[in-house]
Amino acid sequence: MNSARHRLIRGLNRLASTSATSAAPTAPSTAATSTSNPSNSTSNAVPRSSYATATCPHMVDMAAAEAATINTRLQSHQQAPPTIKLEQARPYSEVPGPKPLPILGNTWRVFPIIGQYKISDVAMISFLLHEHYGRIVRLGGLIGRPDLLFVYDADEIEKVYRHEGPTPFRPSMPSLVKYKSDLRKDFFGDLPGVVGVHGEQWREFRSRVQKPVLQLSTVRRYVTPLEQVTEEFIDRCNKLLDDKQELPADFDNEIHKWSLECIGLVALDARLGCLEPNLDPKSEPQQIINAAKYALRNVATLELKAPYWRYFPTPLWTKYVNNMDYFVNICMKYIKNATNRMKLSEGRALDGEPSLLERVMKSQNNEKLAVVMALDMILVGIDTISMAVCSILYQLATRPAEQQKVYEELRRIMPDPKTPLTIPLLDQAHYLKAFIKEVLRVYSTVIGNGRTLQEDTVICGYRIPKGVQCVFPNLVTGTMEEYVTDAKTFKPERWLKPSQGGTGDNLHPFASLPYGYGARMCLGRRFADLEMQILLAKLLRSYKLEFHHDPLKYVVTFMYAPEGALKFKMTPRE
Ligand code: HEM
Repeated sequence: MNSARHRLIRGLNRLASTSATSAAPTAPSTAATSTSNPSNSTSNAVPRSSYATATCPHMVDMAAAEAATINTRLQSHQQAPPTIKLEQARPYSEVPGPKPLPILGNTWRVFPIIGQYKISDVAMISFLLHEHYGRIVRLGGLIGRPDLLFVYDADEIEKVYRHEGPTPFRPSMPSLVKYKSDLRKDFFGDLPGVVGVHGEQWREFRSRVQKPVLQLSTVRRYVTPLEQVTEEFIDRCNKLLDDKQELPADFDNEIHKWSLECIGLVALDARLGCLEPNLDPKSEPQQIINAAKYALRNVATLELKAPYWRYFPTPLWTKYVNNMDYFVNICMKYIKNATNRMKLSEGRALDGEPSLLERVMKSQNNEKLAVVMALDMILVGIDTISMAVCSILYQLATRPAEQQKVYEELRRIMPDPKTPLTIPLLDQAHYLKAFIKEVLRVYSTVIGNGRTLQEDTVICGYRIPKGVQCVFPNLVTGTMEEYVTDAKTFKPERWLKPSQGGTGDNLHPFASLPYGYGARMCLGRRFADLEMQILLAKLLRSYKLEFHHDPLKYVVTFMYAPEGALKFKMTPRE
């Protein structure tokens, strides 16, 4: 155990003596008692058609996954939690958790010097809260925000997701909410997008863009353009190698540029030029790179620490607003260019199948909507994917046996490394996809998802009031033995079918949900999968990755990823 962990444990031990309630890992027992019918776990579920207002294509996956859970429960004789009525539930005040200090609440705990926790410790806090208090933990008394309720029970998480209603509320990014709904209300108006937007406005926007974004034919259209971007990226990597064949210490910045270039293609129908060598610091691509780097990372500081910006414009808040304004202007500029091109070509597709933007413009004929969609995709689609790629490459470089399996699979499906990629070809890369899923299970880039309860709800036997923010910590639940067989072992095979060499391990489908769930599930999931698969297929078919430095520690900046120099050694394969 390192000293940070000791420090946190000491902190939590101190908290234990002042806790509002005692640690109660198994309390209340009602939630874990048996029912005779394992399928009862879903008996309460609202029928899918009624809660997923905008149909979610991933529901198909979920149906299979659900069948798997039921199997799991049958096999392990685990029982689904019974539903207890609100009036029978234990009061919210009894939910275990660290006691807030008078006036300071619990916010002091994330103050850099006097608090025990730093933002980078968030992942560890999440583990420790579970270790110390059990499967439901209340973190109350936070200045300027509602209580956080950590739920570590996959059955209960399933229940909350399945009852989330037609307009699920994800308690994310209050700073963006303020920017969109208050500061720049005139611009965003009635169609403010999906990120940081809730209720009917969210539903209206999502239902207008969901179909074109998630349609397989849209995604398929990007295979070749994304492959080109990726080839340029790999060329650039080659040029960056030092005399030891190692990539530079700031290689994460290069991955960032690759993901920015990919998102520019998808959301703005444009090549931004971020992969150009020797960018002038004043050039537009460099400005975009700087702004993108800043956009999400500062949100963590703004939101996880005491949010004084809510009451007066702090310097960080002013910087955030300027950065957001810059992005809005960039999106407007590129969308205008794209719509002008479309007008010139009289609505005909410019390049074979219509692009995402062409589809959205054709069905909605609303330039502002396209700008806001692009802005949302850029805001959440850069850091997520680049941090996931950093993590996946690090895992591949430090797991030579698994990397070899990925390579052999790729060599089998692409005997000639120059074979152009297609969806049917990528579909055969089962082990590669399983490897990605396993990294996202064990090192979940987005450490947790969440929902604000829209009505009083019983969770783990407690009556949780409307308005409480539930946190579902993927990173913890994805590595809990009760939900995943041999959970601490990194084993991509667990995701494969038996016919593909799968281990048949149990996997609770709500334990590891890297893209969330339901009507609000990640809108860019298909693009994210495609971009990661293309990058890994191109890179690993032709190069071997190694890492010959001290192991890196995973920390949370905003995402969960290895911190430090990703100086991979990159050697060509014959
Ligand atoms: C590995 C990469 C990614 C991960 C792990 C990830 C994860 C997530 C998660 C957990 C959510 C919340 C879902 C929920 O509330 O149930 C989300 C939402 C979202 N994601 Fe992603 N994401 C990734 C990449 C992307 C990309 C590349 C894009 C854009 C092209 C994108 C666009 C979005 C949008 C727009 C939302 C908001 C959806 C809504 O609230 O309706 N994501 N993502």
